[in-house]
Amino acid sequence: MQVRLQTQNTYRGIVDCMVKTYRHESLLGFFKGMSFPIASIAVVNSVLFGVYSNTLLVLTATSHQERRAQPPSYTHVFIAGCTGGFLQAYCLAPFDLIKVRLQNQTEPRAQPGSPPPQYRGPVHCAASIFQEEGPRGLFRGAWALTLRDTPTLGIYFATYEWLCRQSTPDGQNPSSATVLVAGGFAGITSWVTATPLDVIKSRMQMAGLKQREYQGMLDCMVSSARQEGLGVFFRGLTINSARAFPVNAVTFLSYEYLLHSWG
Ligand SMILES: C[N+](C)(C)CCCC[C@H](N)C(=O)O
Repeated sequence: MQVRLQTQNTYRGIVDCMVKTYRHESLLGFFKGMSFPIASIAVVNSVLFGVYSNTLLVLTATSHQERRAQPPSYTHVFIAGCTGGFLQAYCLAPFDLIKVRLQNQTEPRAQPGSPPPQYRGPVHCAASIFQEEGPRGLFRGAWALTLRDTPTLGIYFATYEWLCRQSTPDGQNPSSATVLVAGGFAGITSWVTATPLDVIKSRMQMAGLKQREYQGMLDCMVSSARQEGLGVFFRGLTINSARAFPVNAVTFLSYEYLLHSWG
């Protein structure tokens, strides 16, 4: 939904977008482009959390167990988060591009005799982009994605740490409930700050298709704001935040759980 709201101008809001998607494409319309991101979550999150915790290890020279007694500074947490964000962006870029392209296909389900959709599925989509736009085509919008994720993942981990420390007595591990709530709010904070660049990123990824071509990120920002007003930078905010809470609550709970069980 958020991709469609951000890149198309045919919807009046979330409800309108949902109703139209359902009418046109049935329930399946809500799951377009989903199989690939699910497969990519494992890869992308292990890069993100792996780089984050190893950077923190290098910066603070304390292991995870020692860290409860000697908590790392927020600057270190932020830098480690940014490093993780920077590196995961490159793994995420092609997966995210394919998701955005597939989710923007609004054709109804194939009926006999009707022309097939441009992309038949994630693999076909990747192959067509490779053929039509070259190998670099798979990294379209990657810079916008990197700019979106580097600072906002720093914010993500710093918010998480701060919230955990607020509700945990010194030297103790946060409870599962704390981890869930802190993770959820960290996700929301991160998405709120990431949304303006998320809109630009999605539009750059769609360029090169039938949508207009942009000279670069700045051109995309300026022309979007000129044509649609500053509100354009907040498209998809509600839906991103609503999705962010449960997703990131579970993400952090799994992370903490794995760290403890590996000792
Ligand atoms: C940095 N940015 C806000 C884009 C993402 C932050 C959270 C990442 C998580 N995998 C999710 O999908 O919610």
